[in-house]
Amino acid sequence: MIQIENVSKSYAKSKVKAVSAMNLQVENGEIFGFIGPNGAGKTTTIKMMTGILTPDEGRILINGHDIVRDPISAKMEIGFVPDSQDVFDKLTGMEYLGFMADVYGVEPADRRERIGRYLEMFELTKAAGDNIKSYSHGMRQKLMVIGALLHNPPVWVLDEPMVGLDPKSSHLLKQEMRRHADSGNSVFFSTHVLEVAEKLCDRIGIIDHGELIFVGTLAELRSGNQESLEELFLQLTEGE
Ligand SMILES: Nc1ncnc2c1ncn2[C@@H]1O[C@H](COP(=O)(O)OP(=O)(O)OP(=O)(O)O)[C@@H](O)[C@H]1O
Repeated sequence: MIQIENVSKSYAKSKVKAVSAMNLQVENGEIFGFIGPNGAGKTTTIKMMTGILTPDEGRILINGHDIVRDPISAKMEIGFVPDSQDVFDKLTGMEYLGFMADVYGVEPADRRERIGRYLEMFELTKAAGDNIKSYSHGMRQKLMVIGALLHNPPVWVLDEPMVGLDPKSSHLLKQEMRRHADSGNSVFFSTHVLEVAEKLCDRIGIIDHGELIFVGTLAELRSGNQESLEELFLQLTEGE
């Protein structure tokens, strides 16, 4: 479960709040899609959830652990895939996964089983011995996903996870997200791709100019009219 309580954040030189008084709870068992235009505050929110940025106000709990006051316990609960791919270019894929398993203290038998299974699933087994610098964008993205899931974290936080993935890999990842949520865990991901949110999410949140302007199910978003999510999304975020 993710609890965001009255969280705000401004960047040093900006008077404008990148995230403003946000309250949001992502339950166990649900996939939550976080949607918003460029600069809306999605990445800032995710960076606060994962302990990269500290909120100016409010607090964030990950399965009950405060990400600021108890960061190691909170981070052990999280599998985080960032939107950038700043991985260690000089390592091989397998060395990177070994490093991630070390950081999170994954037992040898578990790491062998999970690394083997995920490499097969994402068709990276043959490339695992090659340097990451030789990987395509999609291969890097898949490697980051595997690295984030190795410690079997209950809470997944994925920033634009489908970007760069081919349809097959994207389908696999969505299947895994569903499976993970159906096992009683929380999956939070950001996207610009409305169709992805439409098919995958139990609930969505729409953020614009740092403010959550809608949280609920798609049925709730649509209630009262038959317009597509895209039209609704544009309606909700335009016109100032
Ligand atoms: N390091 C920074 N310094 C100053 N302002 C920043 C910084 N990072 C982000 N911002 C500003 O904070 C606001 C929210 O940005 P954020 O990156 O969280 O949005 P986003 O929804 O993730 O956008 P995108 O979809 O383009 O990645 C924007 O106005 C952005 O310009």
